[in-house]
Amino acid sequence: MFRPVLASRVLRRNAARHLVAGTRRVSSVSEQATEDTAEAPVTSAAETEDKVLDATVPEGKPKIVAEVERAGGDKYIEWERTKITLAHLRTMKRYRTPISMLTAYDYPTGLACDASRVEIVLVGDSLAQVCLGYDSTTRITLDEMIHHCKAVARGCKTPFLVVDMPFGTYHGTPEETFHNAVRLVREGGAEAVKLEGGPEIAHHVEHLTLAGIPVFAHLGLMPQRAVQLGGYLPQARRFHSAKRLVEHALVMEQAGAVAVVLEAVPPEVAEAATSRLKHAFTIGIGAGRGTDGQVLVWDDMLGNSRGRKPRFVRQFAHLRKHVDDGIAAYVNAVRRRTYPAYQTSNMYSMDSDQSRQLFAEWMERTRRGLATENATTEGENEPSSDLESQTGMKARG
Ligand SMILES: Nc1nc(=O)c2c([nH]1)NC[C@@H]1CN(c3ccc(C(=O)N[C@@H](CCC(=O)O)C(=O)O)cc3)CN21
Ligand SMILES: CC(C)C(=O)C(=O)O
Repeated sequence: MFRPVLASRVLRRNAARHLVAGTRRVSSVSEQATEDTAEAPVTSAAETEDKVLDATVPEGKPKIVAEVERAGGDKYIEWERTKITLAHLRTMKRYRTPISMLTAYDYPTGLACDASRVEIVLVGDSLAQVCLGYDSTTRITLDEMIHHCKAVARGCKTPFLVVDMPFGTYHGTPEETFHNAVRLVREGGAEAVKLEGGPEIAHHVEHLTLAGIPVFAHLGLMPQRAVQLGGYLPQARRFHSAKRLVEHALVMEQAGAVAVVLEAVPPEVAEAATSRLKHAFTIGIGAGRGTDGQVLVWDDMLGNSRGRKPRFVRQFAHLRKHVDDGIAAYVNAVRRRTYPAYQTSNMYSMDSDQSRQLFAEWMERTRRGLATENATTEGENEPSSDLESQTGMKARG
């Protein structure tokens, strides 16, 4: 419960620096006017106009420390950046504070998510296409997913960590599914697993849930079924398929799913599913603003991917341009010998003036091809090459 106390400048500054935040929806999604576009300009993370309405004495977990009103009238809750748990996520749903989820694929992307205010990190099987160059997510193996999940988990301690169960690893018996999920949790370090599908996999969701592994369900466009769907096509656009999507979401919740990812469905359908679910929160991708949270692929969101992007993608940065420009500048500097610069601070020096002197003299003596000379005044018994030191062989010459 919110218990208002004094809203101070100090708190406001702290809130900006240390706390997680999301936007509290105040109007229904369909009432909101502006539309996101794929070509929208880079969006700044800094929202400096926020006003703290009231700070709250934290009660239990999560520690809500402030209720903030944004310039436009929206509200969101703020709390200390501590380990995100399902309790945090359910609280965010309750306070209508949007949940941010982002994919990560390795240690550095995991670290970056950890240092951010992202609540959920997904080791998505999109890594098959994004990181490994496969043409489909159906190519990736359980071992490959575990390999990447481990790396993400090493860097990402604070957000809630979810991993995709790859194609074919949750279609045998529920016991086999559990065995595979356990590997993702035990070896990979995941806290929850995500499965694409509806009622046909509900018994797997139930089995995992009863065994203590939280499950995210994934409905709408299911990339592992792209061949069957005839491509990466939007779903639930007709009356019957829209109705079915809402029903499937409810079935997944009944089976124990803690969350439902809704991909490439009309906003009103995603909003309907969100409103009907009592416990599970929804995370949308190409599903409008009516879901409890949003997810995007790392490389899409940061402008690091090449080729055509799904229409729901917004680039919040342009990494690829930075990468391309950086590589071009490096090659240019090498060609022009401006890298490395002639500076003692970025080079290794000879260990003494004497060594430098002896070396210069030796170079002078052997200048005209007199390399046969073997009379050195110092270090005569030292190996003269790495090869020699390792093998005891005498270098020829
Ligand atoms: N980089 C990346 N981003 C993703 O969001 C993503 C992946 N990879 N790989 C796994 C799945 C595949 N996803 C996709 C892929 C393509 C479209 C897409 O291009 N959709 C078209 C409509 C379909 C068509 O015309 O073929 C669109 O206009 O959005 C959508 C989702 C989402 N996932
Ligand atoms: C796009 C998200 C939802 C996903 O499933 C993935 O990254 O594989």
